[in-house]
Amino acid sequence: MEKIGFIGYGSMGSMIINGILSSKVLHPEEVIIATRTESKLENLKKKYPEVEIAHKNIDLAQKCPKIFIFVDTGDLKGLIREINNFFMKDVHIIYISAGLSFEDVATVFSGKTSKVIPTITSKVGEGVSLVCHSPDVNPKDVEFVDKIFGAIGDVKVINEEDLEAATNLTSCSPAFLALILMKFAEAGSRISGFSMQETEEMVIKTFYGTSKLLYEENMGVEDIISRVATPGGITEEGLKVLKRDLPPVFDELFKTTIGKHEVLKKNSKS
Ligand SMILES: NC(=O)C1=CN([C@@H]2O[C@H](COP(=O)(O)OP(=O)(O)OC[C@H]3O[C@@H](n4cnc5c(N)ncnc54)[C@H](OP(=O)(O)O)[C@@H]3O)[C@@H](O)[C@H]2O)C=CC1
Ligand SMILES: O=C(O)[C@@H]1CCC=N1
Repeated sequence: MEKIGFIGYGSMGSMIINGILSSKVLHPEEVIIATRTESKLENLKKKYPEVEIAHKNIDLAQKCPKIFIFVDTGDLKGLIREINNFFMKDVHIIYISAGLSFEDVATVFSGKTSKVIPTITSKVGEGVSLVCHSPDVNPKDVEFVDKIFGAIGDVKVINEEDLEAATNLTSCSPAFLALILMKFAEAGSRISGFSMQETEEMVIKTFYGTSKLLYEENMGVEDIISRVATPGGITEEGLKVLKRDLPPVFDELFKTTIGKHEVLKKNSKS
């Protein structure tokens, strides 16, 4: 029986696979998984006994017209080389390794390829998965990827040239935003009698409420700013500091992370 294959059950793989199964977009009996450390699959196997575990990547490759690969960037090309001779005809590979371009992957695999940049926020069914397709991917394949990642959040299909900037905005950003909240809380704690725990709680609850205003109340960013910043008041002064100091910080962040993509690309040429 043909199945949908998944290789790699680490941080991203486990989140995506559990999200897909709990959303019921795929039934457990349609799924086959292979990963290097099989003991990590114990809980999944208990919850979904119908999921098939492949003990070898090549066993999975032989059964699957569609294979999701969730291994780390440095392991992807080696893995494809290992299973290349066992793929089904017209197989469609979907990988998530940041920093690996289609051109790079084409050095080891010449078939249909899609690249997805997932986000940790899919753990709660929110956020945006970025998707690029190689030219030979057909509309049915596009629909399939859309259906799978649409089950755990939004999907945005983009051109590969924009992927690096977009990765910052959707996939790295949960880490960036969490750090911004922490630094904000730290500064509040430094100039007050509040502990770090107290200021973090204040900031996180406010961040959650702000997200709700944006999403549930449909308020725009400018709208929130104008409702909070009383003319001649305190917020206005704080906004001046942020408007002056933040743009160079974010310009530097984009420059540095895009530079890192180049390093990853160079390292994956082997
Ligand atoms: N973390 C994030 O927010 C995001 C990550 N990504 C990309 O996702 C990719 C994976 O990241 P992440 O999930 O954090 O990495 P992890 O190291 O947590 O997971 C990789 C998984 O692949 C398994 N694996 C490695 N090699 C093989 C192999 N040859 N055969 C079978 N299984 C194998 C590993 O096994 P073992 O358990 O034995 O180590 C592990 O389970 C990265 O390339 C990253 O760029 C993209 C967007 C967001
Ligand atoms: O930090 C990384 O390299 C991965 C890719 C995007 C988010 N996490």
